[in-house]
Amino acid sequence: MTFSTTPSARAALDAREALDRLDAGEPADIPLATALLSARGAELERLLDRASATRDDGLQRAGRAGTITYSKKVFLPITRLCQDRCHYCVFVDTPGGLAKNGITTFMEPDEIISIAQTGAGMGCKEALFTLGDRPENRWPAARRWLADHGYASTLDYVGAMAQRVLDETGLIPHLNPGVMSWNEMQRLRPVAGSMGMMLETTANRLWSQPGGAHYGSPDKDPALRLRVIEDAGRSRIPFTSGLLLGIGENHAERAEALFALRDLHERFGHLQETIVQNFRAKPRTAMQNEPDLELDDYIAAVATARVVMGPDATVQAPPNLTDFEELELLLRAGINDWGGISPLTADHVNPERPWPDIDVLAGLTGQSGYTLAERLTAYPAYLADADRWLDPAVTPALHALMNPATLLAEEGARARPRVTVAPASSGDPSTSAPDAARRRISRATGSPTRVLRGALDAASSGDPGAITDRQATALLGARGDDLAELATLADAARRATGDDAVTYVVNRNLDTALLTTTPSDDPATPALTLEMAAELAAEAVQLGATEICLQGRPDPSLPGEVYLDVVRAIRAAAPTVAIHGFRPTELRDAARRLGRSVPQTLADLREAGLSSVPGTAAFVLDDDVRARFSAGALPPVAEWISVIESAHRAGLGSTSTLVYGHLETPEQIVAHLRTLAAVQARTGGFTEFIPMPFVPGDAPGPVAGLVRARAAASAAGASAPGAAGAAGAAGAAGHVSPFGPSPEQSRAVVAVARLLLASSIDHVQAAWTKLGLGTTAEALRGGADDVGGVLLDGSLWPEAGPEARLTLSAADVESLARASGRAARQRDTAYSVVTPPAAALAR
Ligand SMILES: O=c1nc2n(C[C@H](O)[C@H](O)[C@H](O)CO)c3cc(O)ccc3cc-2c(=O)[nH]1
Ligand SMILES: C[C@H]1O[C@@H](n2cnc3c(N)ncnc32)[C@H](O)[C@@H]1O
Ligand code: MET
Ligand code: SF4
Repeated sequence: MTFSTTPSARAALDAREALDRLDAGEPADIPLATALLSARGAELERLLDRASATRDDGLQRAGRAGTITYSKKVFLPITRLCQDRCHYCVFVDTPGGLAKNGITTFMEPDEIISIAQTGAGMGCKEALFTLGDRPENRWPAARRWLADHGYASTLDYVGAMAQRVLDETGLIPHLNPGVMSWNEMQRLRPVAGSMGMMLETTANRLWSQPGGAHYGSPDKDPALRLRVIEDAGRSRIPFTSGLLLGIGENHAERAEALFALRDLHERFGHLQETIVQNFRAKPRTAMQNEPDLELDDYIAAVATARVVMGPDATVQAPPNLTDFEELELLLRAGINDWGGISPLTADHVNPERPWPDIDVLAGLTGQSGYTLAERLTAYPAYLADADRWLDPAVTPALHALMNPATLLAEEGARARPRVTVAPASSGDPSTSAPDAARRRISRATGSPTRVLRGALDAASSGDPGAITDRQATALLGARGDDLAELATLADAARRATGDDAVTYVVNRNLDTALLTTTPSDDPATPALTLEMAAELAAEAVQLGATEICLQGRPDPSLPGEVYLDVVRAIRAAAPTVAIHGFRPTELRDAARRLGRSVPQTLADLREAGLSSVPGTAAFVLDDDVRARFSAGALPPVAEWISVIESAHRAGLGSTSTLVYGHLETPEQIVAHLRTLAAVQARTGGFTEFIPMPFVPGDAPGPVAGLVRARAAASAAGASAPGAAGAAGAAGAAGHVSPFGPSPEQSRAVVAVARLLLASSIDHVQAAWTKLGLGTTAEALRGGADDVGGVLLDGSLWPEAGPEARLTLSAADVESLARASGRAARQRDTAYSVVTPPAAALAR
């Protein structure tokens, strides 16, 4: 080690001078902090008093005077393989070492969920994901494991498991996976309450010079780590960072690192905790013979961190890396948090240092005059401004565990799965479905075959209005010959509209979430300027497109005018193209950002050139299903209806949609169709109905884990109470599958929609991007008449958007039409005939 822990006479003088200057009201700077770090004896006492007073002021200001916090957590060491080789780290291992110790390359999903579940039962509220950095860059075994399990990268796996932990246990993930790229952070944000990465040190020499603790560890480049912490700030992620002390850095370097963190926090406000962690030598590591950090040196550093970071910051010191008798000194040094403590799992980074018992720690904290309180992974200041700091997909889980008055943890609360998952009904629902579901099924369907027969008869009466809800529910369960008969009846209802063509629209999707006014120089960051939007629209028209579809919520840091500006830009560049844009959720967002009413916003958008709006995000128009699935991410039914009706009244037509094949019941599908028909009766604004099968793979964040959960539960044959809806769906319609709905269910939904919406909504679209061409062809023979957009971009801009690489060629459309004995015909968004220019479609 290169610094002396024995303070020289000169350093002691500096410390006294530094304290005098602070007393005189001078601000701390790097030289002053460097001097404080060497305070010992009487100076150290003075420093501790100042640090204590600063912490107490801050807690008072925050409304939690005298409260020291901790987080009850489970520690999930996702993988111990790492591309780095920090000389102090005993956590890291090699494939050979893992094999010897019987540890798997990565923790398996079952193990992760099982630990999280056990922790939840013990009152834990945090799941700490700690792991080696990008092991796939170094170890073939890691690459193989990820490939075998279908993950693109370690961080991809972390995201998937955080999602599952959140959905299936209600624990809030805190992610500590080392260096993350900007894109990785964005992908992980919706599944984490907070993230963290220790800065460790700013001493570059420890990384660049042989013998340094970080020599040979690419992820420990201080410049890289500062960039990650900065990115987290820009991304509005409540972030934990801190210093690892005693790894070879000197006092000036410690001070410099503290100021680097303070500067980042001043810019972004995101540093929710500064951990001051002391190196503890570990066996079998390069630094095994180095001395631990000396106690006085450590305590002075904690107190200096408090002075530098200020009263409102959290300064955290782990209670297991200091001997119990000395913990009281950490309180005197100004900490206000003990970090994560687990009643279940070890501190895998410091496995030889057990955590103190929580009650014992509470006693010790009490003896110092403070109260120990449990907090959540995200600190109160961030929970108080959740819109800014937290993704709507994770907020409800935090709220479920939060004390609304203190914004700390509700200590008695237990983390719970977001949905209770029902088993698939294998066989007779009357013996396998929970009671409530069984009642629901029998109430809905009576004797299934008899009701189905009656339903088919009603449908064939030529008056679809004669079909009752109960019959429609039974029809959704039709399979085999019944399904064939249902499809024939639906096909007849389609033909009765008088148009026998299979229609399609030539369109291009633009992802308005990528809109920016200041594109970055980094070509890896996709960006869309107004100029690019205009050019892409003009080019699409050249290529035969009649519609530009705008999807995606613009960056919240842009003003609401961006919605109007992009429409104006496209309208100016492509005067005749139909601009089909903004789901009800975006329309609400536009109104909020513009400070106008929704009707006014719609009028302004129409004036700017908007032609129609997508009626997506309808999902299932049932508040119960919406809440169970999206935990607040989907607007309530009333809001969806009100925005869509306002659009219709503003002269903007819309599509209407349904996402089926997950946890909804057949009754809820029928009710959804009835709701759409009622809106149509009031406004006449729907051009078409698009039933979309639930595709777990491209489900938005909150939805993704649920069907997997359900599949897991059904595979295990578990019986979960309180899941009447799911069991009802499984029992009556038989469509539970981990892979989304079956082709038979899709055909039944299309056919029932055609029958129930006859003489209400003229067009039923087969969603080819989700159904695949085979089922699309079936749907066209069983009630559907349209295939929607052919998506030029799949061939022109293949990497773009959720429908990347998907495009339908003219040949595809024609063969789809031929398969049902009909002709293909291009239409525009409003279903008027379009005569395509000769070269409109790529063949
Ligand atoms: O048990 C541990 N928890 C560590 N934690 C987690 C901490 O205990 C809590 O989980 C956080 O305070 C969030 O509540 C870290 C979190 C970070 O973001 C960055 C570094 C660490 C380091 C440790 C550690 O060494 N041991
Ligand atoms: C998870 C965090 O744990 C810290 N860490 C890693 N190894 C040790 C050790 N031997 N002693 C103390 N802290 C350590 C690092 O700061 C890392 O970022
Ligand atoms: N590897 C990560 C880092 O060093 C996570 C903590 S160490 C186990 O930042
Ligand atoms: S401290 Fe983190 S980055 Fe360094 S070797 Fe250990 S796991 Fe890898």
